[in-house]
Amino acid sequence: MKRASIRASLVILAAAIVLGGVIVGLLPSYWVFLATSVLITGVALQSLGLVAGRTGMIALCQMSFAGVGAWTVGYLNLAEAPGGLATWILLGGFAAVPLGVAIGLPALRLRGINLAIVTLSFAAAFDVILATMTFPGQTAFIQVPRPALFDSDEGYFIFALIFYVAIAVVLEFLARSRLGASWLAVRHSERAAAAHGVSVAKAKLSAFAISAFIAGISGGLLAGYLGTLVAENFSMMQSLSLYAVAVMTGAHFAEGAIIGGILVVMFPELLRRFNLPQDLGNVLFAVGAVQALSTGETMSETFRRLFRKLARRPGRVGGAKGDDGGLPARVSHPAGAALQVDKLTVRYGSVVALDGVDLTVPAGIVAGLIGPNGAGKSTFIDAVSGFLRSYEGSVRLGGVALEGRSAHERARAGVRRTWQTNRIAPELTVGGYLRLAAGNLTETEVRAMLDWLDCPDPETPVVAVDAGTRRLLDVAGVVAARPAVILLDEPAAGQSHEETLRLGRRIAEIPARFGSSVLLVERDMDLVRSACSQVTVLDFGRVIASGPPAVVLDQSAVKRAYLGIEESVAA
Ligand SMILES: Nc1ncnc2c1ncn2[C@@H]1O[C@H](COP(=O)(O)OP(=O)(O)OP(=O)(O)O)[C@@H](O)[C@H]1O
Repeated sequence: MKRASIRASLVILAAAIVLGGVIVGLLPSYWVFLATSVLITGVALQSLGLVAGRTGMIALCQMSFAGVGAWTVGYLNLAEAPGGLATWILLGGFAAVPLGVAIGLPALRLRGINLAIVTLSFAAAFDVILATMTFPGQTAFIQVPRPALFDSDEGYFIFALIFYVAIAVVLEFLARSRLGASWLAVRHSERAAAAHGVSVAKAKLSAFAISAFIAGISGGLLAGYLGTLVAENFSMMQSLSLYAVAVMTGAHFAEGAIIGGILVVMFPELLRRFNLPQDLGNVLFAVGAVQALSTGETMSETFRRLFRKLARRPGRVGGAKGDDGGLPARVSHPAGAALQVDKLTVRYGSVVALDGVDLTVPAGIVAGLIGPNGAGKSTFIDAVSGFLRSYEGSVRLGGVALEGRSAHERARAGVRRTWQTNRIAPELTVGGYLRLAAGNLTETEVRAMLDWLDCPDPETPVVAVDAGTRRLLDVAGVVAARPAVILLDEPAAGQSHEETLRLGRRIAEIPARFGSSVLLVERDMDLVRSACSQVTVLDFGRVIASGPPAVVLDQSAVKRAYLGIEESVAA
């Protein structure tokens, strides 16, 4: 992953040197001046790309954060603070962070249009505040001085380019870190992210905080670019149009932010030259954003797809290698009951989904939980993993009660689960997902783990992986994390008979090889027979049988409840 980040950073750096050289060396001063504006807008778009593109939150007040950064730079200039513009710009970024966190707080509870309204209201309130006050130095025309080395238009272009490249490189590293993966995971499914031990609150607040910091920097850069500022530079309309451009171009990609910057700066320039109304630009941006939302593909993604198509190499897909060397080391968990559930009762209104269920998973085994449709199996997993608001009874992990702990706290304590539906963020790579799910794994461990479950190569984008294999990847993630207890929710769905048998063998190996105990919810009886040493049968939310599979599956009550159809067909 680090290697991929370094590679991407070198590409950004090389592109910046070549393009920067061409712009400064060949273009007239006026175009260099415009190119600087492209970079500063690009920085503002980088900030939006993080919060909206990566984390999927609608933030319509980005220029307000930029305004705070610019105001801080103006104030530090008037106060003749030490350090010069570069330091003031960074301080402007930091000044925007508390505001970013404050705006991020509603995002912990709100999503979609509701969050959009909150952030837009903030931008509107900021407009009112700016209307009643002036920027420091505005009335006295006190200019923000540029650093001596970067005083000319060409020099300031390089100054802005350094900031843009530095931010792009940091974002590349962040994107491939666990924090970056957690942003994507939260965007795709907050529940699945929490099941990996990701704190959704931390992921959202960190995205808002870092995004506000970057937006603050763009405001500071603008202060040095224009010298003096007016409120219109940071209006609500500016934030709205920036959001539309970010959605259209895919501002979470380094090139997307620059393409967006070019559109924002060059479009008004073109419209002016052709004597067309300036509002036309905003209309086109809005149309572009709607197009990107309806096709689900931003401009950057289109370019990347086409580029990948041109440069396609045959993808190496992992097969059963029969060589398990390099797998993550076994983790020892305490002996005794790994998971003990007593008198678990769950009600959905008048429906009693679970009714006083007792179930114990001893350490070091694979236990099965079966039952007909609607018996309460998924509800059981939801309750144990912390995804239900309330239940009666108790859930203990290694003797420690889990009541009062949230889903991500339970995941960190050692209960991990998979899902019946696909909840893996398609923007991740297979290896990136494994790292999100299992934390720090070496390159060898990632490859060995993927091979062990017949998953594709780590560099494969999740979006290119079929549904059945994504389930295996989901299993690989929780197994690689080696928690005390793994809850597998129908992992064989979508697998062929052969694949199911192979999966059964792998699941049976988990306790000895990785140290985790497993509770397997499954419909496929062959899989249950081959993998489980104990099985519990639920019917209408109650335990009707429990014991070794050979004994339990032979009981007439179980056949009636669970295999009734097969019995009648046989008759
Ligand atoms: N969110 C909900 N609101 C109301 N009732 C629910 C809800 N979720 C589940 N139920 C009901 O609770 C009972 C148990 O459902 P659950 O999904 O846990 O069963 P299951 O054994 O996992 O079924 P399946 O094998 O079909 O997934 C069913 O009667 C179901 O209709």
